[in-house]
Amino acid sequence: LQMSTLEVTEEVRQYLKTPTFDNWQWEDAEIMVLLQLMYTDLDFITTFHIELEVLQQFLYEVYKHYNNIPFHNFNHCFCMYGLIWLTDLRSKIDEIDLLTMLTSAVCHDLDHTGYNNAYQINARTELALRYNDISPLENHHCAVAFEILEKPENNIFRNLTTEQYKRIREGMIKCILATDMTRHNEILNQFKSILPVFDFSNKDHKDKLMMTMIKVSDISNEARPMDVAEPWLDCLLQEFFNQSDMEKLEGLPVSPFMDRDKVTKPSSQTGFIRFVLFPLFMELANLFPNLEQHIIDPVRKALDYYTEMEKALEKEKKEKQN
Ligand SMILES: COc1ccc(NC(=O)[C@H](C)Nc2nc3c(cnn3-c3ccccc3C)c(=O)[nH]2)cc1
Ligand SMILES: [Zn+2]
Repeated sequence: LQMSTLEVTEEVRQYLKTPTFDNWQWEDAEIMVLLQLMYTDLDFITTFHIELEVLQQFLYEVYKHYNNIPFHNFNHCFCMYGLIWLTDLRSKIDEIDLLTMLTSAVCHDLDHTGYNNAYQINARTELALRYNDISPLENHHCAVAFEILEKPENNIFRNLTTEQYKRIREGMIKCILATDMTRHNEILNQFKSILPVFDFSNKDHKDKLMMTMIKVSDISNEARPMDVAEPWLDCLLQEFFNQSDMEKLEGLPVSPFMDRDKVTKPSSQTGFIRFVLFPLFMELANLFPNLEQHIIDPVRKALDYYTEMEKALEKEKKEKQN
């Protein structure tokens, strides 16, 4: 079903800018058109002289380089766009940094195989060897993005100056590498430390903000309405269980939060929401107050939902024992 940008109604264009956007309603070809719309509606086509057929070719190559796995597929992390509009970032940072953030988000999990860094390192995969155990996945995602951009027919940055290209490349490397969750505390603490004196014209501050925002968009599925968020969690656990099954088969260490014999949906989520999502989202909300209502409130509802589910499971287990 080919849908050209023209056929996308004004209502869908507005809906796409909100954190409630439901990606499950759209086929991949339509998602491709919606991604194209993001570059158009943020004025990147005019500002950076991006030819439409190059953008389409770039997005098609990105689409082809994502794998058909339950969670880290082409649809994942669609909400950087919603975050850009929600925080009114266009009035605070340069267009070139917005272009960096959106392109980083679109590319940040390219060619993910469904096995995380711990697996890559423990199984001594080709990626772990190539990147010396240093964020092997994120280094690979970023390298694939620039291999795609190396081809002129895909290079959406080809009409930029060398200086602009250098700046985008540096920014995309920082942002994509920042999505390695083992660096979560490092990045959050750095952002926390500059917050009291935050200055949007300070490059170092802006880098830390961009890294924090791609992290927020990367793990924010629980900020979406429950009927959008819950299928994402089912997909994530499918991927995690597939990895831990493989680790058991190969006699490799199994991460506890991935073990199907230990993890339940509520138990994984209540901890994750309280100790990972809330601290990160609340920190960013210091800079953008309306995140409270549009991102943090939905996550509070998700926490209540999973806490109730946890209690029901506990009760059920007790009744079975008696
Ligand atoms: C600090 O490193 C961590 C911390 C937490 C987790 N994951 C969890 O605690 C559990 C399994 N839940 C979880 N993990 C999630 C979500 C969204 N992204 N995400 C995720 C996916 C892949 C890798 C890491 C994370 C956090 C989510 O909604 N829930 C995984 C890695
Ligand atoms: Zn991701």
